[in-house]
Amino acid sequence: MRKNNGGHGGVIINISSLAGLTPAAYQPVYSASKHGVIGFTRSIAALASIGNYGVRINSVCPAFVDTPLLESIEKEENMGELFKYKDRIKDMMKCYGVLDPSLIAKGMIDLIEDDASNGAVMKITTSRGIHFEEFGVQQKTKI
Ligand SMILES: NC(=O)C1=CN([C@@H]2O[C@H](COP(=O)(O)OP(=O)(O)OC[C@H]3O[C@@H](n4cnc5c(N)ncnc54)[C@H](O)[C@@H]3O)[C@@H](O)[C@H]2O)C=CC1
Ligand SMILES: CC/C=C\C[C@H](O)[C@H](O)/C=C/C=C/C=C\C=C\C(=O)C/C=C\CCC(=O)O
Repeated sequence: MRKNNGGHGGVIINISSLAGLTPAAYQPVYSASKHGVIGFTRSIAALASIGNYGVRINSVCPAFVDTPLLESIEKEENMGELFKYKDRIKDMMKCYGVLDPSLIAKGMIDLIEDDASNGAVMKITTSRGIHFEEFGVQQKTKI
């Protein structure tokens, strides 16, 4: 895919979660993995820029989305010892709302079409729609 490796360039979108930016008390391992997705995305995006890969790498962090994944909280074999907190997760869904998957698709198309986006961390919530996490200035510079 890399232009400097015989490829044609392109765009990669890694799927993180809002749980990759905030603590998620009832999903600690999931949250850790999603924090990792963001760190990896931003790091490889910086490398792609420095190395002139012609590839842009961005990430998307939705809040709760209406997909079969949300049904996993109803199964004790998925939740393990955190199963006892399932009603608290459901309360969070009621509080924050559940997004339609079409809004995630729109956010991803925006990232594909925006030639300037690289290392972006897009957040999607019912309250604010599509918006971006802002990081410190020093983290945006090429070092
Ligand atoms: N649904 C939600 O509330 C949110 C989901 N996400 C993330 O969005 C992504 C997609 O999740 P959903 O569509 O909600 O889940 P989903 O459970 O509805 O769909 C996941 C899909 O991945 C496939 N899959 C699972 N393991 C695989 C493997 N090893 N190789 C290939 N395919 C595999 C499954 O067959 C399924 O089609 C996930 O990374 C999830 O963490 C992020 C934020 C919110
Ligand atoms: C076991 C639960 C199953 C799946 C969870 C989902 O996969 C998903 O990844 C988890 C989402 C967690 C979301 C947590 C908080 C959501 C908060 C809001 O929607 C809004 C709050 C603040 C917005 C602030 C901002 O936009 O910066």
